[in-house]
Amino acid sequence: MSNFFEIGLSSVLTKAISEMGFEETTPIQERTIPLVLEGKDIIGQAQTGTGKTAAFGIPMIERMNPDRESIKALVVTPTRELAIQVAEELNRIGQFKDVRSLPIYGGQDIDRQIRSLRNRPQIIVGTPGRLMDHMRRRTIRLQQVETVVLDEADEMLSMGFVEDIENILKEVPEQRQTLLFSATMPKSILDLAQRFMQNPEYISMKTKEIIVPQIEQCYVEVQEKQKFDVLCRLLDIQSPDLAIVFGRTKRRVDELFEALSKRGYSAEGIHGDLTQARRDMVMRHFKEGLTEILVATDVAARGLDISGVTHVYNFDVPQDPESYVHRIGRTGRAGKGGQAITFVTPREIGHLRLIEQVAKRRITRKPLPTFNDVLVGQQRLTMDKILKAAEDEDILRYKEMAEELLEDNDSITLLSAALKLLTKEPSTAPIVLTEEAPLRSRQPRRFDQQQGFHRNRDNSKYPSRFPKRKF
Ligand SMILES: Nc1ncnc2c1ncn2[C@@H]1O[C@H](COP(=O)(O)OP(=O)(O)OP(=O)(O)O)[C@@H](O)[C@H]1O
Ligand SMILES: [Mg+2]
Repeated sequence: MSNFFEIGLSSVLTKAISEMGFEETTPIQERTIPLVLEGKDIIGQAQTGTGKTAAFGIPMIERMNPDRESIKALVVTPTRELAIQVAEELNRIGQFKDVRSLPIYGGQDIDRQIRSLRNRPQIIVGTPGRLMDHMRRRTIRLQQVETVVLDEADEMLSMGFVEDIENILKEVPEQRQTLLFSATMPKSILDLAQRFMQNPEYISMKTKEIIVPQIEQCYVEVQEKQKFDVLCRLLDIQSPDLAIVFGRTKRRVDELFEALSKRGYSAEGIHGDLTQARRDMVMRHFKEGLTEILVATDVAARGLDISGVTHVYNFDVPQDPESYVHRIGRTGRAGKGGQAITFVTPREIGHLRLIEQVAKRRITRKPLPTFNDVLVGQQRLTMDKILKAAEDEDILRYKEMAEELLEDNDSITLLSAALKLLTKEPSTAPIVLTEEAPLRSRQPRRFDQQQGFHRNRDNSKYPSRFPKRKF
């Protein structure tokens, strides 16, 4: 690691970096910044939450001529929320150099975006669909772009997106710098990536584990029908600051956040079928801590950086090991700790083993919490609250009342009654969720080099059931 002030950046950049509170480079930043500054093509792989955005953002903006004559850089992300977040971070990095980034994504009024484009941002951060929309309308011109970044590159080059990316890259000069970043980089994607790059340098962190050690990982083996009660018990026992609960489908997310609300938890849901206004509101509430539990499909699995997320619950086993890595990476960011708990039905144990192989770590089994565990946990919380309140001078106002009560009752009975009233006993309000079928075991696949996607044994495209990723 080195100090940001010693790596020879211009003063406008060091000023911004110090205002952002960064002092030392993270390992991926240390390795990639000099290479990006030289103009090299890079494939950068490093664990979640280790600063990959700044790893490309800092050198890209350092190299950039800040004149406003054209769009100089294009960053492509798989989701709208990530486009917004990356544009914000790039705006912070570029603030004293007058380099501006604009997020361009679906669901937002296109005329408003066209007006914002007139302010001539040097960087566009966009999702593929909306970018192509603007290309067709000729409202963005990419002919002067010098750098293209695919954030979450393996996702962007996966079957659901690769054609869009190819179309976008056709508009960008061949003589450009191409940067690919992700926490996961399956070999097949790595091979495919070469097609879009010139002598890329592959920088991967040589750590054994692809998941940061600060994330504590465990699983519970649970029948589908028990999942919801187990989730509530875990939430009661672990009392997360902020938690993300991942569900497999949109319906699942809707049912789950409504059920949690019914039981008195502060929860909201996010998935791709909601209006953008609703998605924005849900994200804002969660970031501000107004909502404590975000229930989400994989739309929230990649890249999102929300401080205060202490727990991730995989209510449904993720579709593939990469998704596991990204989902649990929403906690344990920038050196902080976090916990990840995966719910596995007995028929899905095989999927867990596959995840362990990719994660190169055994995920420990946790016993199912019982109703009694929760009660004991809540009682302890009440005890702590009472002891804390006892230190507060304000309680003098209640002294006379206490003395009056004690004239006719014994202190143990009174205190027990007060404890019972203050303890939030676990709710047993009946909840029925629609059952999700367990994940089917995966067929062996092979990678079709020419076409750039996986094929099943029967030569059909993989996965035939999911032609496009839609979260
Ligand atoms: N050098 C640094 N010092 C301190 N904090 C940093 C540094 N670099 C980045 N950060 C902060 O660390 C957090 C995670 O960064 P970022 O979102 O770029 O991670 P990432 O590697 O892209 O993760 P993911 O794989 O999940 O997308 C952010 O809040 C960012 O501001
Ligand atoms: Mg990222």
